[in-house]
Amino acid sequence: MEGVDHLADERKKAEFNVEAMKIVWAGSQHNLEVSNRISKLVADDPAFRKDDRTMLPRKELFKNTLRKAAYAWKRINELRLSEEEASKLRFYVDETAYTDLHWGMFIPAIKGQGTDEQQRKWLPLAYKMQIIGCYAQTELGHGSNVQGLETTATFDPHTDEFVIHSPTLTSSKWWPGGLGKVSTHAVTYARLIIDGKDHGVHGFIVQLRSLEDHRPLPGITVGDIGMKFGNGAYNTMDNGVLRFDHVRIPRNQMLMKVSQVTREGKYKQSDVPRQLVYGTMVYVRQRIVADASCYLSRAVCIATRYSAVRRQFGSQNGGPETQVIDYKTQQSRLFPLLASAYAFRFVGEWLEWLYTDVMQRLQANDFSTLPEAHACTAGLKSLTTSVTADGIEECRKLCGGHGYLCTSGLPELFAVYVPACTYEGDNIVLLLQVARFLMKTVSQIGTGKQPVGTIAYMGRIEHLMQCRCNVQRGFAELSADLVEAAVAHCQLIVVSKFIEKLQQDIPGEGVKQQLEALCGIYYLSLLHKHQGDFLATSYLTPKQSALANDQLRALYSKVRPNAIALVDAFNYSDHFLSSILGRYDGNVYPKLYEAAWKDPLNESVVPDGYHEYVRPLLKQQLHTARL
Ligand SMILES: CCCCCCCC/C=C\CCCCCCCCCCCCCC(=O)SCCNC(=O)CCNC(=O)[C@H](O)C(C)(C)COP(=O)(O)OP(=O)(O)OC[C@H]1O[C@@H](n2cnc3c(N)ncnc32)[C@H](O)[C@@H]1OP(=O)(O)O
Ligand SMILES: Cc1cc2nc3c(=O)[nH]c(=O)nc-3n(C[C@H](O)[C@H](O)[C@H](O)COP(=O)(O)OP(=O)(O)OC[C@H]3O[C@@H](n4cnc5c(N)ncnc54)[C@H](O)[C@@H]3O)c2cc1C
Repeated sequence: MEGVDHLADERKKAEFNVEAMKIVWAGSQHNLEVSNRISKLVADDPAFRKDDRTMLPRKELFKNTLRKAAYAWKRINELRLSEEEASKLRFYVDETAYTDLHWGMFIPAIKGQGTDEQQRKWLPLAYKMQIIGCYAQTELGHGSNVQGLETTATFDPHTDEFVIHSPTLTSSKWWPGGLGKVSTHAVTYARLIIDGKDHGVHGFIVQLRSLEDHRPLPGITVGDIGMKFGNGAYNTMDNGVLRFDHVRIPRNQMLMKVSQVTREGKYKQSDVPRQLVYGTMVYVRQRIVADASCYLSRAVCIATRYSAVRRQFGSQNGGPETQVIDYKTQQSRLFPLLASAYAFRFVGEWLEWLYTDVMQRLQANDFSTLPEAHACTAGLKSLTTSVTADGIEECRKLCGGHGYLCTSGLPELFAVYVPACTYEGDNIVLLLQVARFLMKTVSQIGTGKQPVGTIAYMGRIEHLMQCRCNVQRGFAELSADLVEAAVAHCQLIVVSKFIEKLQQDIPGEGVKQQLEALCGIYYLSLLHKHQGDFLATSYLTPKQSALANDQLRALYSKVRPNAIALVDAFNYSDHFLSSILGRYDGNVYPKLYEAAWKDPLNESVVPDGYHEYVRPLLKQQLHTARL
């Protein structure tokens, strides 16, 4: 019934202060206040309606996104929202759009790789959205292998220009978000060629479209690459294709913080690591880790609430059937994901600190923590996106048949999220970077260099110090195993950051106890999943492994009465969740039934096509009466 909280009894079971947990999840009282305010701003504004997305044809869907982005920008300026508030608005609007790449990559690339002069010229235009930019790095033939990119930027000393060119079909830029139909400019990555010498990949600002009539400029061929996975989802984004036919740009449009080209055509590499040209990707990878906890928590919130509403089997003497959340199998699938959502939240907070610290060190030309920052952002991006993508799918399955309905919110959530396992670095390629970092650490231990930071534990691997093995040999042969080691390394980071969080002062009755239980579920579920490795290496005895499994089940029982309150603490509105199964009031069945009749297919009792294609079948004279 309307107005009844079907989850009220569940909420009464909570053994902790939910309002205090909301502050823990938000990060601070201030963050919670901003979240509440912006979430309501979006939920109350019909312009941000999103429940129709999965039913709109692509052109209408895309135009609707352009409208929303323009309206959002208008509201940001009308309300004079801060960058923090605007970012929250983007989060609660919950729609991928070209603005993501403008604000999330184009501007950061100029800030990170542009000189002060270049920043003074381009950033004011970008901040006012008088130009709209994208990040054009990936090509049809290369994405993971950045050093394999084929687009060329050839310096012409006669005109003090670079000639940007797509020499092959595979050099076509392919995938950049916002490129297909909207961006006027791109930070384009191309091979710098001077006097026939290839200096590798560098970033260049290239205008793509006229600011007068939006038509592609001479030498530019640009368009959208076509429909992507799922209805709605990432089809609100114009991922594009772009070819250059000898397009000329001024020399001062090469991003020159990391390396420069003089008027005379002399190439100068600053005394900074060339990998700083990858800095924008590192920035986005750390954002993606924070985003993972948001996406996973959304799916877990839906699945947890529905698991408390859904009853199946177990009726005693005509009494109510059993809530599926009470089944140990349901708990063993759901609660590790709930624990992971909290774990990823905290590791995301730490990673943001690590990234900020590295950026401050770079200002002082201190590159000492750059390798660790690269390994952590790459590895944690890989781990958290893989677990989140798989977790959203598991949450769909935890909701049975109704999880497959678009009105559950889960199919679109999955479709819009899963590319995170690929973009900003294929997850395996990134884990190989972590493996390379771990192997380099091992080789340095042999020289007496003690590891610090997230690899300090490796200093205790005594036996490796004697092996004097040539870690370079067999990397490719052992890469699958090394990737597993990289995953374990990242999981250890997540566990250690969760434990560090618990060592902080955490106010609120019962809050710390719940987080301790979730932390236990996180690491014990990992231990259970990988117990073979622990047993094979004698790190655990069979008895210890059994005890750990017993403790894990005990923690499921401890979390069970608090499960609804723990997902309430995510503080997601029904508008944001956009899920009938995940409604705050648990009023699922009447709303599912109501929603079904709103489907366009039910606008007519007799479907279009009946008379042409069904009636003739039904009325056909059976010429083969013997059938
Ligand atoms: C409706 C809308 C409302 C509107 C609201 C308006 C307001 C909006 C407000 C805010 C909105 C903001 C929203 C922001 C959202 C952001 C969303 C982004 C979505 C993401 C889209 C996806 C974008 C992309 O995909 S971009 C392309 C990504 N591509 C990749 O990641 C490529 C991966 N490959 C690589 O990174 C490299 O090729 C490599 C690392 C795999 C290999 O590189 P290499 O060959 O050069 O190096 P080596 O392997 O040889 O290693 C040599 C050496 O270098 C070290 N190294 C490598 N990389 C790095 C690095 N990055 N940093 C530091 N060091 C590095 C490596 O470790 C080696 O070191 P050694 O010591 O071992 O030598
Ligand atoms: C939705 C979406 C949005 C995107 N937005 C942008 C954007 O805005 N700008 C941009 O520049 N790009 C963008 N991209 C492109 C994205 O960054 C690349 O697709 C990504 O980096 C993966 O590269 P790839 O496609 O070349 O994968 P590949 O590297 O071709 O991966 C194919 C397979 O090969 C494996 N593999 C590759 N190399 C190795 C190796 N050395 N060892 C072992 N296995 C290997 C991979 O693990 C994978 O299994 C986007 C992609 C998507 C899906």
